[in-house]
Amino acid sequence: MSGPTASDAPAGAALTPPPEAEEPVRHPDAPAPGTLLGSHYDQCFGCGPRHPHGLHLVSRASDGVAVTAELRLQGDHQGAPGLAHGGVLASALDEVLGAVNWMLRAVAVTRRLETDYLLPVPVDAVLHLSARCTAVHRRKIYSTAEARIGSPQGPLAVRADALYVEVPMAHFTTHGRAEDVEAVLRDRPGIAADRAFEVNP
Ligand SMILES: CCCCCCCCCCCCCC(=O)SCCNC(=O)CCNC(=O)[C@H](O)C(C)(C)COP(=O)(O)OP(=O)(O)OC[C@H]1O[C@@H](n2cnc3c(N)ncnc32)[C@H](O)[C@@H]1OP(=O)(O)O
Repeated sequence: MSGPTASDAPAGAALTPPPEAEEPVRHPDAPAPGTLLGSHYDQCFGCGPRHPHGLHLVSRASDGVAVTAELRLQGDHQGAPGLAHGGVLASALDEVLGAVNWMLRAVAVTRRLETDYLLPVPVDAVLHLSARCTAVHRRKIYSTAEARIGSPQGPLAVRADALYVEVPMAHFTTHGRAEDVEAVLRDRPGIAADRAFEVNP
């Protein structure tokens, strides 16, 4: 039996943008600072309003290529008694990092997500999440995020760096479970246009 080896890691897997990467440019049609960004899919674990156990995060456009959101942690989010589970925190950061791609009008998926857990996070805390894009290189979008306890200036509990890769809409229609893809295309036929993406599946 053979498992993954170091050679399976793609070249350039680092989260450091290459020297030829460019400064991110806020899309001219990006939502104005302060605008609440809708959910990209109502069953999304991170932002879907109809997900029964989801995080129900609502991201807000910031200046530049950046967003913020707040997450009120609850008992359902525990790992250790009374403390948030690290995977829940990573999910929340992945969600806001993904929402940053809206500011570029890019449809992209997470390729790499690296988290640093700096402080334990009690459940019942409100986590203030912020994420911003730092660089773009062809299809690659490099971003960074942080989660602070209690206020946007509160103690830094978790930080993350991530690489997203832009994909065509066919990524979802090809790989997604057929019944869910069919349902969303039936119920929201303009799902791509809803977010005003340029989509050429
Ligand atoms: C109906 C539909 C509705 C949908 C609406 C929802 C929209 C929003 C959804 C939001 C969801 C929320 C978020 C979620 O939850 S996303 C869910 C979690 N993520 C995934 O499922 C992604 C799984 N991975 C993949 O599908 C593929 O690996 C992807 C598509 C990412 C790349 O495979 P692909 O074969 O396409 O591309 P490529 O391998 O040629 O690479 C492309 C470029 O990237 C470079 N590269 C690759 N790896 C690395 C690395 N580690 N470090 C540095 N660079 C790396 C590579 O060199 C190349 O660069 P360049 O050489 O061109 O410069």
